Amino acid sequence: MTATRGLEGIVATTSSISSIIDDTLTYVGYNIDDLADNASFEEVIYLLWHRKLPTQNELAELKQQLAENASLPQEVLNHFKTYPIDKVHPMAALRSAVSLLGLYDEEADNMDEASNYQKAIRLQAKIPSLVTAFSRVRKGLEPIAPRTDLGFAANFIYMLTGQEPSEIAIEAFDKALVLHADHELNASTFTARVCVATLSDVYSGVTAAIGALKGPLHGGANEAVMKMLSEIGEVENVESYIQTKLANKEKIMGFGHRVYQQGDPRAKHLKKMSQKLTTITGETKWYEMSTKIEEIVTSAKPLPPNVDFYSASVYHSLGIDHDLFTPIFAVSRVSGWLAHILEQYDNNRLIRPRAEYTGPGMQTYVPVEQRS
Ligand SMILES: CC(=O)SCCNC(=O)CCNC(=O)[C@H](O)C(C)(C)COP(=O)(O)OP(=O)(O)OC[C@H]1O[C@@H](n2cnc3c(N)ncnc32)[C@H](O)[C@@H]1OP(=O)(O)O
Ligand SMILES: O=C([O-])CC(=O)C(=O)O
Repeated sequence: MTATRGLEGIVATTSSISSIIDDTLTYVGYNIDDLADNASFEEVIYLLWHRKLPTQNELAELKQQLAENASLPQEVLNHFKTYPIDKVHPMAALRSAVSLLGLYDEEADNMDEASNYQKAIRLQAKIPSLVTAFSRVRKGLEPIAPRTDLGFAANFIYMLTGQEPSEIAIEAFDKALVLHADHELNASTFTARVCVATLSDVYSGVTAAIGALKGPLHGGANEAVMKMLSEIGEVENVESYIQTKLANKEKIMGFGHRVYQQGDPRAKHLKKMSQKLTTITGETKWYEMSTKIEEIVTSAKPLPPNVDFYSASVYHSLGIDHDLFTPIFAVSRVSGWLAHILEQYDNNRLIRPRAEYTGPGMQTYVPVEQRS
């Protein structure tokens, strides 16, 4: 038995949800460029869960179900107030809160298909409420209930800020949600599938996935990119900052990808949005620093920017706190996790690979009093 480091190149499951073939990403056969330019996030949720785009009635029904299920149990809101609020990262809060939500869902352990679909709707609806409520509670503000007349993207910003967002903010946020929704067998999705393949429940699968997304090699990279941009501060500091990192063989966050060879097709949409938003805010330096970093990194190494790179300046330009960037990734990616969890249940087999043992050979047990 020989291990493949990081399971690179290993095909671990079949799936009909999304594909990456020759650097082209599709959701159920629809090119991500087409979806980014034309589809709303709610349409994408439906597509991932049903493997078809919704009719007008199906879309309206899904929107209604999401709106009806967005409120949170009071116990979960109260729980936020017990957290050591100034020390808790919102991803840790979200991970704990999703697990807690499961305690208040009487159907949590009901494994029939219809019940699992209802839980998918509840989780998709409640995760934005959790992220925005936590953000407000830690600032000493009251959580804001979602409005039934706003779409998913608009509601998120409304629940976060209490203000009805501008058209351009809605467009940018909706596009970001579409672009982050699913990505074949990425680390957090694989985690969710491994978890539920034991026939554990949907809440356990999503909680585990949030834990995996949190790391800076995966979803946590978007916050790390913003930290880097903030440290650099001004365009004229980019060259020396990046060259020093490259010389020290440090990773530049937001660059590289396990699967894409030529580049992540999602990055260009976020790059365009970053340029548009920074022009509107007048803080073009975030876009200028980002393009300069891209120029230097890509001329030094074959490492194009990934989805996390330009999403940082997009979210910053929308006025979002930097430690909410990765929870926002989860707000979108939960749609993909749920599609994969439902697909796993549908054709389940325990996921249990092997390990290549590298420890000592056979040893004889020595009682503790005889050990030196
Ligand atoms: C949504 C997402 O999850 S997208 C990814 C988000 N993560 C990041 O942006 C973090 C930065 N990027 C990385 O750490 C990596 O490129 C990953 C984790 C995305 C992919 O990792 P892997 O496929 O395992 O590649 P690995 O980390 O082994 O790197 C291969 C080589 O490229 C280098 N490399 C990879 N990414 C980077 C980077 N961002 N900056 C500098 N060098 C890099 C490595 O140092 C390594 O070099 P070496 O062969 O000389 O030792
Ligand atoms: O697929 C991956 O390894 C990471 C990624 O880009 C994503 O999850 O969107």
